[in-house]
Amino acid sequence: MIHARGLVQTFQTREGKKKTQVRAVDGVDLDVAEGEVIGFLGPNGAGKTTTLRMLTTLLRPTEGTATVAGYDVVKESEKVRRSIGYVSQSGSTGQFARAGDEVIDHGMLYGMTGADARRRGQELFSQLDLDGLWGRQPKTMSGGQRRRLDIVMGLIHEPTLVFLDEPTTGLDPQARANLWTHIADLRKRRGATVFLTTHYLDEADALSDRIIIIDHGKIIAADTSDNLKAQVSGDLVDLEVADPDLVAQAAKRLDAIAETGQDGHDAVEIDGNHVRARVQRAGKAVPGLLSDLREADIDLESIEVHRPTLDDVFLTLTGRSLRDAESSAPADPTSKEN
Ligand SMILES: Nc1ncnc2c1ncn2[C@@H]1O[C@H](COP(=O)(O)OP(=O)(O)OP(=O)(O)O)[C@@H](O)[C@H]1O
Repeated sequence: MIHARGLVQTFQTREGKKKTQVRAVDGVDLDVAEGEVIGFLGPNGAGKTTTLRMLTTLLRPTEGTATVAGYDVVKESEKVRRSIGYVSQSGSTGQFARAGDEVIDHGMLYGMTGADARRRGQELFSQLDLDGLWGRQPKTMSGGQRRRLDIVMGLIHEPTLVFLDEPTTGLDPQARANLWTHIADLRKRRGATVFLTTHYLDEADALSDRIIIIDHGKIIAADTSDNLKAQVSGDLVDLEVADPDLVAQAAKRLDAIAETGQDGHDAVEIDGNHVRARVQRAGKAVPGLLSDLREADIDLESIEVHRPTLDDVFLTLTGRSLRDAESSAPADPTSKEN
């Protein structure tokens, strides 16, 4: 459905009098199969929106090639546009017209008859829990309802491939969870291929068949969430030792099952009464550890086992936590323009 090779996008920017060049996307290769749901994950400013805008023909690549739904994004941009749905970060609904009229107009822009656009629009309203809102102005809708209306606009012409740019940014947790259900449904009910950008780790995890991580304009990983997690880190085992004098002994025993520390660092970290380490397949290794500790009369207050998260994946790949990468990203209002 999507094949990209060596996609590059550079922007000229100005800092005072000095002109600089930003390489927002820096040699991206992508392959997305029909029916896949892809989570395109990366910190602010990583190049997600810019990649999406090239794939949706809104921005001509500086270098590289891409085909989307079988058509070249530069030479056959019109055909690409007819085949895809695109829901941008800022949405595509006006504020004043009635929602249903906007939907019909949008469908007609794609060459549908008014009657077809109405029938299909009403069907989508019902699927996306917007019943009763056909005659409403979007400005009177909640954030979640407006986002779902954006999705109706993106789907009106029955595209088989849908691009969603940060679909849940700015929504409260309940509206986000609700939208997730609808996105998951897109594939289930319509067999649609979905390519969504997000910087929410849980969102990428919950929705995607495969996750593609971009950082500084380059793809740094592409695999299923489980494979990504399995490749890069074991489970985090955290022991809380009851007797402070026995912490060092507990650490020694945990060390016996821990992964080797990177760069010669100790694999086991001691923090007060807590002893932590990464352990491959903790579910298998921990029962042995517990009986070791019992034999040595080392009592525990608690034990916690954390499966690796996508943030651990990002940390292992880049040395930064995704959250730190977010907070250190340069703020640039132009990156939001769609
Ligand atoms: N029109 C533009 N002119 C100059 N620089 C730009 C422009 N658009 C994007 N950039 C820069 O390109 C880089 C990538 O931006 P992009 O919006 O693609 O990132 P993103 O991963 O989508 O971020 P976010 O999660 O904040 O939307 C950033 O450094 C951004 O400042």
